[in-house]
Amino acid sequence: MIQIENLSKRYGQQVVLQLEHLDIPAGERFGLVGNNGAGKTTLFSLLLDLIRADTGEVRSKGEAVAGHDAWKAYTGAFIDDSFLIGHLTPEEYFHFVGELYGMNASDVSAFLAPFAEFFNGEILDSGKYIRNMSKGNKKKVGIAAALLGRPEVLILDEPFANLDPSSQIRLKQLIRNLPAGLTVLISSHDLAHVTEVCERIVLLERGQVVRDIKDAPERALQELEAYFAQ
Ligand SMILES: Nc1ncnc2c1ncn2[C@@H]1O[C@H](COP(=O)(O)OP(=O)(O)OP(=O)(O)O)[C@@H](O)[C@H]1O
Repeated sequence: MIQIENLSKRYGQQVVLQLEHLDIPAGERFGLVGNNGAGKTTLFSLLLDLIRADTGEVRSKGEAVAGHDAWKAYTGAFIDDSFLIGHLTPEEYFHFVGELYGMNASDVSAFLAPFAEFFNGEILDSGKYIRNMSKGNKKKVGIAAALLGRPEVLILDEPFANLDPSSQIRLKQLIRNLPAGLTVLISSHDLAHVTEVCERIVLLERGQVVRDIKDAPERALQELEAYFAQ
């Protein structure tokens, strides 16, 4: 689904990302971990053509992401608050995004119904503008909106951060219940959560892949804890 070839990004003299080759097959649940500044958000920003690579490219369904639009129709993402529109209420925002995907008001309401528990009564009908919502509630709006177009690829940067424990648990359930064919890329500092919901974990250190652990969530957690305890 997604191929990365010879991808690098530099800021000044500092190379912050250098990936020779990474292949993310369709339907994979891909977790990305690494210490602060390891390059996780940089990688996701390159996957979404938000920044320019210095070398190499990201391809989605065989087509370069940079400079092309086809991937946008089937890729949902939430990286940070810049994806939101602060002067709208969550309902207005969901309807705005839904319209982009040809959904009418009742389609959007039906789509949001399974999010009721995750929203915990604080998102819909709150009468608040998104800009006035808490960090965790903004994140809930962004995650739900990323799924609105029923994407084939979902990219979430640190989705568990700022969520209360109940919401983290509900988000894990939500991710587990996503359609089987959906390719999901999640970055996280929460090793237990990310190994629970992802079958593959890539560990970045100073912009390079230092571990690529597949099909072994329990071993992944042990291996990652041992790595970060060093
Ligand atoms: N616009 C920028 N200008 C200069 N340096 C940048 C810029 N954006 C990112 N960097 C640097 O790139 C490196 C990787 O940052 P990135 O945000 O990708 O890390 P991260 O793994 O997401 O970190 P965190 O876990 O703290 O969110 C860091 O050293 C960061 O300071």
